[in-house]
Amino acid sequence: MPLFIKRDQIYAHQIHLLEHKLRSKEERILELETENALLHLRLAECLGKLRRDNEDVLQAQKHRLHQNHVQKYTQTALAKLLTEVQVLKQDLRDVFAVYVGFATELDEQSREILERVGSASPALQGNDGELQSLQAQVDALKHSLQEENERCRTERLRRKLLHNTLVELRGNIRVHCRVRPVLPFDAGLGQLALGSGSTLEEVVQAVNDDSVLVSCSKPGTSAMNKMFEFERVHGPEDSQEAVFEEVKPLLTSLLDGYNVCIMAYGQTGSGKTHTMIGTEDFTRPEGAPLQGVIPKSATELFRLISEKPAESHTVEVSVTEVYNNEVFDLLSKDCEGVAIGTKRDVITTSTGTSEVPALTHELVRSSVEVMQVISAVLRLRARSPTLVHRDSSRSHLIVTLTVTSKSPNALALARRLQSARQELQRPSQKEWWSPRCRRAASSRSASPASSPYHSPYHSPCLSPRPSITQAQIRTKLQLVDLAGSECVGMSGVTGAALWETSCINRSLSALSDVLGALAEQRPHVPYRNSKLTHLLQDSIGGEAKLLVMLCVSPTQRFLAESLQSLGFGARARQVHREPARRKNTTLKMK
Ligand SMILES: Nc1ncnc2c1ncn2[C@@H]1O[C@H](COP(=O)(O)OP(=O)(O)OP(=O)(O)O)[C@@H](O)[C@H]1O
Repeated sequence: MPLFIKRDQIYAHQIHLLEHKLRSKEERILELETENALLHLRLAECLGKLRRDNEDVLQAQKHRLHQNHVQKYTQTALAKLLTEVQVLKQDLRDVFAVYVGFATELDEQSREILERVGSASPALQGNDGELQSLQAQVDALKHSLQEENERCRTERLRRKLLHNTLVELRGNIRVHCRVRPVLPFDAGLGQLALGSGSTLEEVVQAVNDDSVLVSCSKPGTSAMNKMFEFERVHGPEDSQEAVFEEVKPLLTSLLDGYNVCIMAYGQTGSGKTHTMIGTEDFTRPEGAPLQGVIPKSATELFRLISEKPAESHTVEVSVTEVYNNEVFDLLSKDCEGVAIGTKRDVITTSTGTSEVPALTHELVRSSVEVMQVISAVLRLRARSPTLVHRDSSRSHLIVTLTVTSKSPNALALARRLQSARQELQRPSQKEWWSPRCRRAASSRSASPASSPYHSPYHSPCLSPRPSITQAQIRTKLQLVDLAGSECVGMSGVTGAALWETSCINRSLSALSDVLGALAEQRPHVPYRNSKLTHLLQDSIGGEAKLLVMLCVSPTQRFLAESLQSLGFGARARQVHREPARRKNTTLKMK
């Protein structure tokens, strides 16, 4: 075997050795790294454990500290509580001592009273007879008081009847007054009432069934009371039914041959439309209790008619409105049959009565029909909101029911009337053939015989011997819902509404002037100063039985207006007119 070894082989061998060493080193490094990792892991575990242990210790220490604190706090609170309990105990002891004191006192007093009762009872037994006689006296007094009350009531009724007869004889205007309840809007739609609580104070009161008491008080002056008397006074609690009950007797007069007029007067928002119309749902029977005078009058009229089957009656209705001093016929229709409200004139006829030519009348057969006709045109009535009343009527509404009655009674009455008039009014032969009479006769023959406005007895010229075939009486029931007077400052109206207000106030003051002239029996009564008074001339001036329904607001806010309305009512009662006259009987002649 050769002794020398090639250098390459030596190098290769060395490299191999080195590689081997390197591998073993690397393995060692790997081992050490694994070991290191294991050690790290263990260290982390240890650290974690140590931290957890530390936290537990810390928590335990915190808990201990908290407990110490709570303990200390509880001890302080307990000490405080104990002190309070001590104080309460002391208080209780004091209260108990007072109670015991009271109880002892009460005990003593009751014993004393019992002793007194004990000593008084024999004396009382002795006075038994006296007591009985006293009781008898009391009973007798009670009885006589009852009798007095009854007498007073009868006397009151008698007085009322006498008063009514007097009213009838003197032709006075009847005045009823209705004080409405305080309503939410009294608190003030306008700014004027804001902040003034006194404005809601009730200063107008119905004190009994014929008197109204007004308490007038001004700041800084002593209160002054004013009393007004009317034929009937209704308070805020009175229903529509109660108000109508007092109006009802007038309707009987209508079929007895009298004209009747019922007129609601009062300031804006005082309840005129409520009283006259009531609920506008008047075509339905369930609304009946809330209906006002107009629907109730229609119902009553047809009820009265049904009670007289021997007579034949026809009823016609017309509805007029006086707006801005113009008269409108609310039942007039355009060519398509739509109600339009046409302007009409008021004239004075040759007989001195007022009349609206071409006024539309609709024939009605029941109260339901009357209300259907009225409700269909009520929407045409001028209304607008003001600061005092959200739904203020800006016009005077006049519903007229004309009743034509044909009856055996009317025939008998007509015959009597005819012979009496023939005696009084028969014209001489010369007069009869005078041109004036001939004109009158020819104009009569040109008009329909049944026309209410062309009675042959309205003319001084009579047919010498008329033969009567039928007699009829036409009477009118006028139901008037006046527009309300208003103070412009309060109602806050401007523009067109201001003009409306001025027209309303002017027509109402014309009405007042007419009453003034009638009360003073002046020769000239200024009916023609306004369309309203001209239209209502017959009713106001004595041809009709007239009832004014005064509507009044009860609160301090409207005191001035309420006093004005009550003053108007008082003045109306002073008017002595000609007693109401029966309507002339119209005859149909062959
Ligand atoms: N007696 C009453 N009971 C209950 N509410 C009433 C009464 N009177 C009036 N009212 C109510 O008061 C309000 C005003 O009444 P109403 O419309 O009748 O006033 P008015 O006098 O007709 O006013 P205007 O003249 O401005 O038209 C209405 O809402 C009405 O329902």
